[in-house]
Amino acid sequence: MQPIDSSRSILTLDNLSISIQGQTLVDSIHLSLSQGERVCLLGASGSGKSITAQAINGTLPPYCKVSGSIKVNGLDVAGQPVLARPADGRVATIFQDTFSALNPLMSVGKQLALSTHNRSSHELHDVLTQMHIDPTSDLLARLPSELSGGQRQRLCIALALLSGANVLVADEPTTALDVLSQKQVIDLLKQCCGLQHLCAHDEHLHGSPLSLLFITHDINVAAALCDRAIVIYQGKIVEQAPMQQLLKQPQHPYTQSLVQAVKSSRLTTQKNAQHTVENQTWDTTVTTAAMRAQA
Ligand SMILES: Nc1ncnc2c1ncn2[C@@H]1O[C@H](COP(=O)(O)OP(=O)(O)OP(=O)(O)O)[C@@H](O)[C@H]1O
Repeated sequence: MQPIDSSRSILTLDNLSISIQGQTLVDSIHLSLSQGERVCLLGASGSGKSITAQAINGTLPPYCKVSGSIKVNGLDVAGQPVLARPADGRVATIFQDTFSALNPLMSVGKQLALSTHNRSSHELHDVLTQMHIDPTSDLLARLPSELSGGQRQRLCIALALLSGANVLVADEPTTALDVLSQKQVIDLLKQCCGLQHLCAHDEHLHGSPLSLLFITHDINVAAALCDRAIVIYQGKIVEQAPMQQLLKQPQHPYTQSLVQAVKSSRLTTQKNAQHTVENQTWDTTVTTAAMRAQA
């Protein structure tokens, strides 16, 4: 594994290991994220993605043993719960399960107001509009359960942006969404990384561009969003490469099988499409013949 140049890195994991009751779940991983970068952590179910995300955002259960370092904006926060961290050592997180991030009994407008009390109404309006949420609509008066999955996820992204963190960890945020909502969330995340992040104690948009660590098992979604991929397999990082290179020349057998699976499913889709076209041609011929017979 290449040594990490942490000088330009906003988030750096160095030799990070996580274990529970003597069982190592994440093993000596190295990872870095630069300003404005969109990087995916790609891996199968149970490979250690979410537990790594929890270590980064400070929500690991207390019985987890952590060693190595996690630097956020240069501050080592490994093993520190989120509430014990200084503002610069915190990252924003969005999850697949949007309900876990929202109070089910409070209107989303009230939740926004409570968690963004240091923001001007102008900033709030701007961010909601960027997330395609009309701040004047009745939507803000509703409970989280009265929103669609896509609306809830866009609200969670707005909350993440308004938190002022310059790193966003997105743990499978599109998995529960339909294809169109998935695309909208991916486009919004792309857009967010082009933005300057909202500084925590300032009313104006400035600071460094937001960086994204996108956690997923879906190589298609990763390819649509990320510049670089880091592959985790059984708790170890086995491969890191620019996204296009990973798709063209996967090195590890797990990545090779993922890429191959995507290629095969595309081939099947193409074959099915061809089959449909052939059937349509046949149908047209039959219809035309029937029309001629009737005439
Ligand atoms: N709180 C916990 N206590 C004990 N084991 C845990 C705990 N959290 C996770 N694990 C174990 O750690 C391993 C990695 O889990 P993790 O949730 O990080 O996987 P993942 O890659 O995110 O999978 P998925 O894509 O299915 O969410 C799994 O074997 C899991 O059973």
